Amino acid sequence: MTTKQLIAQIHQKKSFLCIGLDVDLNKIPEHLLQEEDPIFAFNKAIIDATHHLAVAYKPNTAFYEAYGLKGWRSLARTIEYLNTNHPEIFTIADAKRGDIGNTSTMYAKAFFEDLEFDSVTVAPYMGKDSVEPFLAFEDKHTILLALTSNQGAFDFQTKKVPERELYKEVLRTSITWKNSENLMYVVGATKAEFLQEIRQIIPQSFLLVPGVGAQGGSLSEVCKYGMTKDVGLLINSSRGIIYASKGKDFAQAAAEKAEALQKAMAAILED
Ligand SMILES: O=C(O)c1cc(=O)[nH]c(=O)n1[C@@H]1O[C@H](COP(=O)(O)O)[C@@H](O)[C@H]1O
Repeated sequence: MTTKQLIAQIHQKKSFLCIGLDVDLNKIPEHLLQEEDPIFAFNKAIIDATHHLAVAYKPNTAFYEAYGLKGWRSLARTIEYLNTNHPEIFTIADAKRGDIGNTSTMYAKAFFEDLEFDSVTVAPYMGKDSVEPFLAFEDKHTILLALTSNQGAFDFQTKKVPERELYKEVLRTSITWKNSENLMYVVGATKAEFLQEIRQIIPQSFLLVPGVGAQGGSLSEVCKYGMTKDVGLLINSSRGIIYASKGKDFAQAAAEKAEALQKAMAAILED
């Protein structure tokens, strides 16, 4: 998917919501456990109830890998369901990969060619030759971890090396890489106060912003400092949406949570 198509979808739906499909079998409604593929059944119901409110879905691959082959199959069925029924939706494999060049090429093939995701999250710390293999894929997007939402972000990412913070070094260096137009960045919603400075380095790039909802980040703060003229934001919420209810009404309850976020986004876009 091109960035233009993503922007068009955002304006059409008045939404820049990304729903995180982080499926934990201990948290889904019990009646689904009788299904042949409970994870896919859960995802399908959530997607059916929310696809008009969201522009992106982000399965975190850990939640699938944890269930071995069965989990990987659920992941493949989920992305196939999305690509077949909602080709306009932007898909993110939250896999946080990155390795020496030839290995990164294999990761890129796995997520872009085999599973046909639009994007994948990548850790930047092995440097240029570990990221450029992902960037070589046309109309696919590499979402580089910049300033993450967790407390541990302060262990390394905000340390000076030696002149500026490490995450700023990542941003400044990554924009010099080949095909850097295919880059997006993760910035945690819990780090909204850093967004002004981040936008000075990457004024237009799309940011994937997790951390609203369960982690306590604020949608309005993120938009105030991070929004561009083309919106430039995908705000992710996982647990805050998909586990709104453990009863038979779980998909409807998820849709209500998603709609509340979408309405807040529409109001910000109209402002
Ligand atoms: O790359 C990510 O998506 C990510 C980066 C980050 O800095 N913080 C973060 O929470 N995430 C992911 O975003 C999702 C957040 O989930 P909730 O806190 O349940 O909304 C999880 O899948 C995390 O792995």
